[in-house]
Amino acid sequence: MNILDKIIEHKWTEIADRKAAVPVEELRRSSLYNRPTLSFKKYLSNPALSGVIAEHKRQSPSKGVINANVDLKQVVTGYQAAGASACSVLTDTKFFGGTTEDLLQARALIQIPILRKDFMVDEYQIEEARAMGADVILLISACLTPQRIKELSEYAHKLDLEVLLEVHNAEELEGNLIDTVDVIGVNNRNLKTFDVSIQTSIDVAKHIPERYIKVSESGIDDPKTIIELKKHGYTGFLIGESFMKTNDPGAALKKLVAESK
Ligand SMILES: O=C(O)c1ccccc1NCC(=O)[C@H](O)[C@H](O)COP(=O)(O)O
Repeated sequence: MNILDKIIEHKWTEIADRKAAVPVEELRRSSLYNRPTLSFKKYLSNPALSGVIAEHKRQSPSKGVINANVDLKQVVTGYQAAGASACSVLTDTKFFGGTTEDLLQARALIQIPILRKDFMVDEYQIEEARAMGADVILLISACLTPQRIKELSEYAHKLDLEVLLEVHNAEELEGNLIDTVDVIGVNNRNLKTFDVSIQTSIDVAKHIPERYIKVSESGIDDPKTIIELKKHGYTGFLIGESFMKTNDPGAALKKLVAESK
């Protein structure tokens, strides 16, 4: 069983527990549930912003603890001040040390779109994302059929949430180039081996139709990589670890952006 299989297996147990603890009707009564959402696509297309989706990430299966003493307020306000186009907040607890509370806190502190970074397999999690104050959800092609991607992305749109579809290769795009997918992300991290190769983004770029904003995800830590990815049509960059391992993630983002112009 690879790490993605393990995470998804655990997700189903977690979802059953969460549904029992907080019925969907209660989520729909929460104060953030009906807030006007921010368009991820619009922010990613704004040339005044960096194109970086800056991630709040305490730990990961591949790297273990990245930053144990993280101050969420410093991180997310620092990201926004440094020109992040959006913020990604991990809400998975078992594997990434994130929480619902992290996203709620981030929502209260920043005014750019927030990606609920989790492993979404059930409509209930989309309802949760809405109630947390997220603007966009992640759907991972490697763990969903095209039919489920259609259903979940349509559900997200009904709740005014946008959808970032994550793929690892051209095959995972098949059947998924649909109107309810807003942005396509190519993950450079092989989830079986944890190897990271920017070549993955370069190889998949030519298979993504022009109409989609392209995001390169994982393992980006230097300006040269961003400059190279831009040549292949990438305008979005999902970056976590290289910022989070520093004492000042916002300053690290500012430096990377300045050096990759
Ligand atoms: O980061 C991991 O180890 C990981 C393992 C299994 C599934 C997903 C994983 N990461 C999720 C991500 O997509 C990254 O957090 C994101 O792309 C940022 O990557 P990085 O800049 O390398 O922290």
